[in-house]
Parts: sequence; C-alpha cells; structure tokens
Amino acid sequence: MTVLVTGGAGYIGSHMVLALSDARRPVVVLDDLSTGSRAAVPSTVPLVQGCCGDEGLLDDVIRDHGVTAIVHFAGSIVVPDSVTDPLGYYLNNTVRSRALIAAAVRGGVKSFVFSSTAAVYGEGAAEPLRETAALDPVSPYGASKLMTERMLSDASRAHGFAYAALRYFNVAGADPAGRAGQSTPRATHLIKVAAEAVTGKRDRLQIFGDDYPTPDGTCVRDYIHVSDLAKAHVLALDHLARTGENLVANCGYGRGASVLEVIESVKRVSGVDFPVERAPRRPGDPALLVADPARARTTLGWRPDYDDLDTIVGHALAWERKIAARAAAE
Ligand SMILES: NC(=O)c1ccc[n+]([C@@H]2O[C@H](COP(=O)([O-])OP(=O)(O)OC[C@H]3O[C@@H](n4cnc5c(N)ncnc54)[C@H](O)[C@@H]3O)[C@@H](O)[C@H]2O)c1
Ligand SMILES: O=c1ccn([C@@H]2O[C@H](COP(=O)(O)OP(=O)(O)O[C@H]3O[C@H](CO)[C@H](O)[C@H](O)[C@H]3O)[C@@H](O)[C@H]2O)c(=O)[nH]1
Repeated sequence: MTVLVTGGAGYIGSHMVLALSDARRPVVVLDDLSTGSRAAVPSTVPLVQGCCGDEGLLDDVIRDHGVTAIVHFAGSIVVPDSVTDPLGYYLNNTVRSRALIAAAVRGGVKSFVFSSTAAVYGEGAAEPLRETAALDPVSPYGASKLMTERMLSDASRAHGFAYAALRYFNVAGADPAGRAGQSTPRATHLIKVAAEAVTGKRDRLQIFGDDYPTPDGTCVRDYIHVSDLAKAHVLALDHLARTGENLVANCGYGRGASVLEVIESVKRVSGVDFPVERAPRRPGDPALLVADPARARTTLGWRPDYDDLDTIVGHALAWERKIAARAAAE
C-alpha cells in the first residue's frame, strides 16, 4: 500500500510527503535532485535518487516497495524557461511522464495523481476558470502538462487504472509547523522572490508588466497554500481508491490577487519596505488566472485551512527567515 511520490524532494512534493507521513501512510520518494534536495525528505522516508523517465528503475521501485499509487510531481516548472527551451520541457514533463505511466501500467498500479496546472487553459476563457473551459495553453510548459493529461486519459481507458489531474493555480506558503517550505535555488515564483527581497537575499523585486488588462495593470493569480494543496492530494488518493473514477479538478481558492496586491501583502506582513521596479512583460504570462474550485469541493470534500493571502505570505516569510538564518550560521 505504498505511495510513490515523484519529485518528493521538491517544494510541493515535500509537503505531500509530510501529509502522507502524518497520516501514517507508507511512502517512497523518487527524485533526481535537479531542483529538490535530500534534506527536504524526512530521514524516515526512503529516497531513491533517479529519473522518473528511467523505466528499469521505475519497475524496480514499484516492485520492491509494493507501490499501489503514484503521485507525480517531478517536472520542470518555470513558464518563461519553457518558452526558450520547449524541447527540454517536452522531454522532462511529457516524455518522462509517458515512461512513468507505462511503468505504472506494467506494475499494476491502480491510482495515479498528476500535478497539472492552470497553464493548460487558454486566454480569454470566462473567469473564474471551470475545468470545462477551453484548453489552449499559452506556454510550452502548459502544453507539456496538457499532453500528459491526455496520455493519462487514454491510458486509463485502455489499461484500467484511475487518475486525478489536479490543476494547481499558484502555489505558495510553507508548512505551518515550519518543517518544510520552498528552498528552490534560483526561484522565480513571486511570493518566494518577494520573501527573498525581505531577507536581503535579493536587492529588489521586479514587476513583469504593468499594462495588462487587469484592474491595476499587473497580472492576477489565484494563490493557494501548499498545505491545502497537499490535503487535496490525499483526498484525491482516497477518491481514486474508493470510486475508481477519474477526476480533473482545479486547485485554487477562487479569488485573485494582482502582483501589486501581493507586494503590498509581503511588505505589510513582514514590516520591511524593499525596492520594487517596473520591468517589461515576461514571455508566456497570461493576464488573469483564477480558479473555480467547486469541483474539488464537491467531489473531494476539500475544505482549505489557509485561504488568506496574508497567512500564505506569513508562512512563506517564516520559512524564508528560517533558511536565511541557517545559511548565515553555516
Ligand atoms: N509551484 C507552482 O506554483 C505549481 C503550479 C502548478 C503546477 N505545479 C507542478 O507541481 C509540480 C511540483 O512543482 P514544485 O513547485 O514543487 O517544483 P520543484 O522544482 O520544487 O519540484 C520538482 C521536483 O522534481 C524533481 N525532478 C525534476 N525532474 C525530475 C525527473 N526527471 N526525475 C525525477 N525527479 C525530477 C526535482 O528535483 C524537484 O525535487 C511540478 O510538476 C509543477 O509543474 C507547480
Ligand atoms: O519576480 C517576479 C516574479 C513573478 N512576477 C509575476 O507574478 C505573477 C506570478 O508569477 P509566478 O512566477 O509566481 O507564477 P506563474 O503564474 O508564472 O506560474 C505558476 O503558476 C502557474 C499556474 O498559474 C504554473 O502552473 C507554474 O508552474 C507556476 O510556476 C506573474 O504575472 C509574473 O510575471 C513578477 O512580476 N515578478
């Protein structure tokens, strides 16, 4: 009854490993440590260092650990990088996911939860976005994820397993107990970058575009707390095991915050006034992404615990200060 968590040494994956461990569910992590770190995996949880596209290794892990479910976080995640390196993104996100799905089929794994993204939706769809909105990704990143959703749909029909594709909106924050957080080197995510500006790791924050068709001209996103997201994954695993029915569901709160509103929140919560400068638009950025989370609520019974921007920012800051203090002590 072991859950294989690919990418479990990364930001979101490490919170999922904590959620499963807290629920006393057996876990094994597979991670190539390209952006994740060994320290993010509790010492009680086995970590296999390797690639989620290595079919021989996957067969061994599934067999040796008695894997019955897979939660697949491993992948490349930076939207603008996918614009400059699309083939790298299709390799790591699509081709390697295909290898993992094939290994799951060979190994008789019955449940598969996949990290999808709001970036699968097209521009111009009615907001908040429902799962039925048009799928027309702006970036190669979104396309690489949408292809994996399609493979899961086709393979589940042909081979008799159930999958959940959870379309995350913007994930932020950290474990409220301070056990995990985002430690990604060269992070690009807004709240993480702003937290680094608070601790002095960065000397300023850039706003990428202030001429979008949004109320204040900056991009609007639906920020979701990473621990609420992990909770949705645990519920999705239970749903798949209980019903055997596939699920595609948004994970967001249904409320947007602009880049300027996020910056205000970070300054307010931290009490630190860091320099901010206007910069050109970043390639691949849609103006507005806000979830309609009704399906996750009704199908999974998902009820968020941290649906508040200042709370998310507060947890992100606590983690950032903790790792800054640790780095200073080294
Ligand atoms: N962070 C967000 O806001 C967000 C939003 C939507 C979707 N997602 C998706 O969630 C997942 C996790 O994202 P994250 O923010 O935790 O990123 P992350 O970079 O912290 O985690 C990814 C993990 O996967 C590992 N990895 C990458 N390629 C691998 C490979 N080929 N084989 C094995 N391990 C590999 C990395 O070392 C890392 O530990 C990704 O699939 C991402 O696309 C993230
Ligand atoms: O220093 C920064 C960083 C970001 N931004 C802006 O802040 C917004 C959010 O950017 P992030 O990089 O934090 O997140 P993205 O919306 O680009 O992407 C994230 O959320 C998406 C879904 O909404 C994807 O799934 C993706 O994996 C994940 O990285 C964007 O308008 C971006 O231009 C800035 O202005 N300055």
